[in-house]
Amino acid sequence: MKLSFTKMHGAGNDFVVIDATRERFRPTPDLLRRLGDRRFGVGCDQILVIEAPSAPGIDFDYRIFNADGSEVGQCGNGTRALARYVYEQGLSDKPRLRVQTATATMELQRLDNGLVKVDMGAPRWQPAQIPLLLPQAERYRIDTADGALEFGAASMGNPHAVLCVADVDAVDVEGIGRSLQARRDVFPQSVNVGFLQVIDREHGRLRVYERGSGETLACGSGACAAAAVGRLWGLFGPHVTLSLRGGELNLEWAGADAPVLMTGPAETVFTGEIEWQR
Ligand SMILES: N[C@H](CCC[C@H](N)C(=O)O)C(=O)O
Repeated sequence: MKLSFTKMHGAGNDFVVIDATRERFRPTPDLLRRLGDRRFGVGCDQILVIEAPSAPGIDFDYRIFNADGSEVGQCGNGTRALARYVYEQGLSDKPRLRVQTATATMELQRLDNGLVKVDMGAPRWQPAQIPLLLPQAERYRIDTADGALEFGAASMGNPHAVLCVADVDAVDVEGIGRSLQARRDVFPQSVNVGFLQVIDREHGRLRVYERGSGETLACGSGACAAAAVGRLWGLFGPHVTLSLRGGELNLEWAGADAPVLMTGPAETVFTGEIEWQR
């Protein structure tokens, strides 16, 4: 049977979007991997499944699968793509939408300039199963084959480690990303690894080696985590623009338990169909 999908991206982080608002969609791991495969399938970083709400006060539920088929609870760039899809398809005309994932509830707002602003909720600091270096700054250090690595750790509904580096173009993103993801003693559910180059208090550059997808051109939740760690470490003010390889994201965080607000683009690229067996 044929499965219809919409190909989208948010700052180059690309998605296969499945509209399951009218009919349940229960994908097999093989189908998910095929949708994610850039050679044998469609190709994307994440598969986003938009569903009718399962709780009052929620406009849409939203399931997120990485290209390797793993299901996760947060995708910041994907939330903006969901908003664009919902408005383009006329599934809602509300200026603000509340969406729910397995681990987070987010409110999003369509802006007049076509961008989407998302309340990503407050950063949750990782439980200290990692030896704290300086407890008050959420700064951690672990020893690896590459030597000691220092990083901040925050959850946006999914786990992030943030390393500050002098030049994002000169860092072994895959090598260090994989070595941190392999440390299941520190990150039991693996981790998204962000590499942050601070330019000044309002600007930075970021690359992210994502859990389940490898390096992506942008990571929305990773940008939120980097903005929060940077502010916690006194490197950023409350507003920061992060340049990622696929585009720019704007982050606002007032600190403490305030939500991180992320503003950025979302584009529709094409629609298609793919044969699949239930
Ligand atoms: N790889 C992430 C999910 C996608 C996050 C990213 N694409 C975003 O925009 O937040 C994880 O396993 O938690």
